[in-house]
Amino acid sequence: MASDTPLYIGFDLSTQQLKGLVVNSDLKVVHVAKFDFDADSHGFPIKKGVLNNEAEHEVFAPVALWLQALDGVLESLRKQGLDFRRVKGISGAGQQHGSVYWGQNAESLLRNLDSSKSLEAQLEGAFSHPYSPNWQDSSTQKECDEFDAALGDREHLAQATGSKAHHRFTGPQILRFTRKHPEIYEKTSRISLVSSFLASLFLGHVAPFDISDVCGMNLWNIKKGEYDERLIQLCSGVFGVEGLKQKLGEVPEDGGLHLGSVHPYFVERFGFSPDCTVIPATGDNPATILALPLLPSDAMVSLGTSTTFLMSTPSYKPDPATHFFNHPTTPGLYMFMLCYKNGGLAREHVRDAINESLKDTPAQPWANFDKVALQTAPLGQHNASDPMKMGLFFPRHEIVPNISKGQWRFTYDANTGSLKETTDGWNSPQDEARAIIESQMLSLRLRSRDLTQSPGNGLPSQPRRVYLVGGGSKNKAIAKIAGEILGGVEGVYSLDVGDNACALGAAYKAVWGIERQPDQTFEDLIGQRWNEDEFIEKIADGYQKGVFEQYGQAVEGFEKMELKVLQQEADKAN
Ligand SMILES: Nc1ncnc2c1ncn2[C@@H]1O[C@H](COP(=O)(O)OP(=O)(O)O)[C@@H](O)[C@H]1O
Ligand SMILES: O=C(CO)[C@@H](O)[C@H](O)COP(=O)(O)O
Repeated sequence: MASDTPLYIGFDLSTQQLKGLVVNSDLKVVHVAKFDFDADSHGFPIKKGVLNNEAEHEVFAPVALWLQALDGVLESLRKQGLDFRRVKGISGAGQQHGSVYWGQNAESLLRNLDSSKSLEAQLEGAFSHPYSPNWQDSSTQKECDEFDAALGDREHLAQATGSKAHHRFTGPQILRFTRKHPEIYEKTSRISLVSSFLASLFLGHVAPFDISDVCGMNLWNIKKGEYDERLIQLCSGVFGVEGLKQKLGEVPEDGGLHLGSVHPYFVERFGFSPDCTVIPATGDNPATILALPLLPSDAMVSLGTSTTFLMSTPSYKPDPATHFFNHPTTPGLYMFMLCYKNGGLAREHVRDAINESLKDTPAQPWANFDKVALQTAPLGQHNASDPMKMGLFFPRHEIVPNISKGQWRFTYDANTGSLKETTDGWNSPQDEARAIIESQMLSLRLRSRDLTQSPGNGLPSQPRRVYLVGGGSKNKAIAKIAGEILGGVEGVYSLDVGDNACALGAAYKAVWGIERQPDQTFEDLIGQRWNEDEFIEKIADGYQKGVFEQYGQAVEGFEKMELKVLQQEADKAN
């Protein structure tokens, strides 16, 4: 390809790393750079990208860490030989719900960025608060109760904002912030989401929220297309409503909007073209559904730090157990999501316990986990009359369902419907490799079953395809078990970009934002340029008659098990 054709960068500012991925107009990846927060940063006592205050169930990340990471990723792209002059558009994806608190001098520091200094060196003082509450935080139960009550109950809040109140959602987090740090809140000039924070750095002024990511705040009324006044009133606490609205700012509807050109800092320091345009950055999950032309009958499972289940759908059917967001590019479509806190890190606990029990840490740390998971029979049943083994594995307070940390193991007899909490018959930790994957996938199947349809030929309701993305999508054992449980009449696929789907979706958003014809949808533009044979790979079978139905019975037991644990937890609390 000619050396002056356009390039686009998508950034992914996730929990454990920042990635920058460069594509050309044919959607092909030409560069990828990564800054791993734990491994590559210096000066921050973080673990897995975050800090914890256990006493208050707080989880948060230092904002300056992300500045250091952006400096690092841009340097690394330069070292790879990226010709920044060719970059026509930049977009991004941010871990959802996190908020950044800008100080009074933020706009002036952003406007006057000096290209002889790093971002970290000159923006450290731009924040009224040095930390961003992280999506793993669970310090806001009181505020969540107030949010649910503000519109009557959680059903009404879900109807209005797409979700019931959640600990991590930005509205409850801001309300808690007004109470814990009233003097800092007063001194805060603007509040960004992680996505709009990223866009702000490139623009050199505070960028507006993205139309999809704003739905992760419990403040945006999705059907009305505006902030919900009752929720803004609640969220502003003892401070004024107008003050909060000013801190939050406007929310443009167009996900492909040209926000402006990159700040001269990037032109002088890296050689960007002065007309390189910034397109709104969105949440990491909304960006993930942009990594391919996703059909409403398809499902994506993102196996990152969190596990998320994503679908693009024209129907808005909010429910307190799930999430709906505006689609990041296409008005009239929505993103359906389930989000689990105990995803990758919970699987790592089992992986480490297995390696420890075998006194073996292989070069590929997942090798023993995978082997054991594949050797174990579905649900630990050696024959059909054995009870099914199932469990819940939550090293952290879980979101779906809202249960504090702990581990529970059960057996379930599908013939009699009898469920017993017991470790009898369990060979731990070996049996837990398959059991934790099954537990996560059964929960997805349980909660997404109303959104799937029969693909015809008398087959049971299931997705057409299941796409796996995120760090865990490299794992073939997980892919095999995902196909057995979730089905997928055409199979289980992974993207050629491996665990970079989210950054890829952000880069495609930039391509669409810059190259679209008037009124051309994202699906149309990406669909036309998409090369299925090159971009995706079938990694496991989906629907398999017999085992899919066996797991159908297990879903019934799984639902009972969750209800039992929820009841036990409620009894303990009373
Ligand atoms: N081969 C593998 N098998 C299972 N999980 C993996 C494998 N490689 C990486 N992971 C998981 O991927 C997670 C990171 O996923 P990633 O999507 O890169 O993270 P983020 O949440 O920061 O977006 C890690 O927590 C790790 O457990
Ligand atoms: O809270 C959510 C979604 O509601 C998480 O999915 C975050 O968006 C972080 O994602 P990863 O770092 O795991 O990609």
